Amino acid sequence: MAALVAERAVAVDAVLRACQVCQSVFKHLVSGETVVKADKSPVTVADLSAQAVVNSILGRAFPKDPIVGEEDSADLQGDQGKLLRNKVLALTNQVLAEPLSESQLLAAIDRGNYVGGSKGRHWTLDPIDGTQGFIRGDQFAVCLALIEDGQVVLGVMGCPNLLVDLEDTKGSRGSLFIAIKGHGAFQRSFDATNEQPIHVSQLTDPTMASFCESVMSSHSSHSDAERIGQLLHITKPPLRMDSQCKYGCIARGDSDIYLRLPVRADYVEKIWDHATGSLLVHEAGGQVTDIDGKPLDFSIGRYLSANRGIVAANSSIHSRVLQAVQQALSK
Ligand SMILES: Nc1ncnc2c1ncn2[C@@H]1O[C@H](COP(=O)(O)OS(=O)(=O)O)[C@@H](OP(=O)(O)O)[C@H]1O
Ligand SMILES: [Mg+2]
Ligand SMILES: [Mg+2]
Ligand SMILES: [Mg+2]
Repeated sequence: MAALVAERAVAVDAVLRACQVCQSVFKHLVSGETVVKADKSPVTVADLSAQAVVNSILGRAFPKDPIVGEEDSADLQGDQGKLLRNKVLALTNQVLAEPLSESQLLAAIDRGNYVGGSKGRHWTLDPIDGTQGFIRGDQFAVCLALIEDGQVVLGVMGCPNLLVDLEDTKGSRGSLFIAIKGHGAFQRSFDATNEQPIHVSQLTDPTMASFCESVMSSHSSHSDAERIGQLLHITKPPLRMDSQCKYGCIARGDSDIYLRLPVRADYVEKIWDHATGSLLVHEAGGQVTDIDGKPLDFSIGRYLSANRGIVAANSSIHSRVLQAVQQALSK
């Protein structure tokens, strides 16, 4: 019997419902609904509703499990937050079997305030990863992972705009990825229940590889990636997309290398930006480390404070890629 049966089913349900919220907001998105947070990243009613949906489903199924979520209810509080609060409440209740009251909504979002750490189990949620991609109508992902004693053991990722088969550009969009530690990685289409096992590319010659990289050069240096590409004699153009969909594309072999190359020395990656994606690549047969070759450490808290950047690739080429990364960045 596969592990974490109940957790897997609940996580899949929660992620698919959160994706429904995001798609519904996108259809009706008006710029007035975008709030600019102190860190300048746009956060929309969709981020907050998606977090409320996932957290309340998790809260009902696993009331003892804490959650490390990206968002909080600050923008929804008091008179100032009333308009946004009403919108988020209406949206959230559209997809939940049991509707929430206002106070339950705020409590559900703030269930995501857990500090994380190395003991016991907790979930981590990015209600919309790739917010910029979401706003543009490009790639974004709802990413949920379960962490036990500092190890990611379950990851579920919903990518509403991602083609199920990247080659079949007229085919259906909406890819759901599932990974369980020690049990492999799987993909299914949003509109079907049958899952297929997925594997990283079988490539052994790095010169034939392609990069899957961030759209925003402020999130990962494009110029450093270009230098690394030259060192590896890579000629294929990079596949650029927002969000952890990049990890999904590496996990199913669409592309071979995902690099996140620090642009600023002071930026520390957050656990919800990498927990689901890194387990997917690992379970699909790939390797994920930071740029120093260290495994990602999810046991410290909300941040990957022990790591710098990300290098994900299939296991045959990972060490060669890492070498090139280090050579390029030492200059
Ligand atoms: N300076 C900097 N460096 C590295 N990472 C950063 C930086 N600023 C933001 N972020 C985080 O990037 C998350 C989105 O990453 P992406 O890979 O999707 O970026 S991109 O859209 O492809 O460019 C994004 O996640 P979301 O906020 O969930 O969209 C941020 O957590
Ligand atoms: Mg954000
Ligand atoms: Mg994110
Ligand atoms: Mg986010």
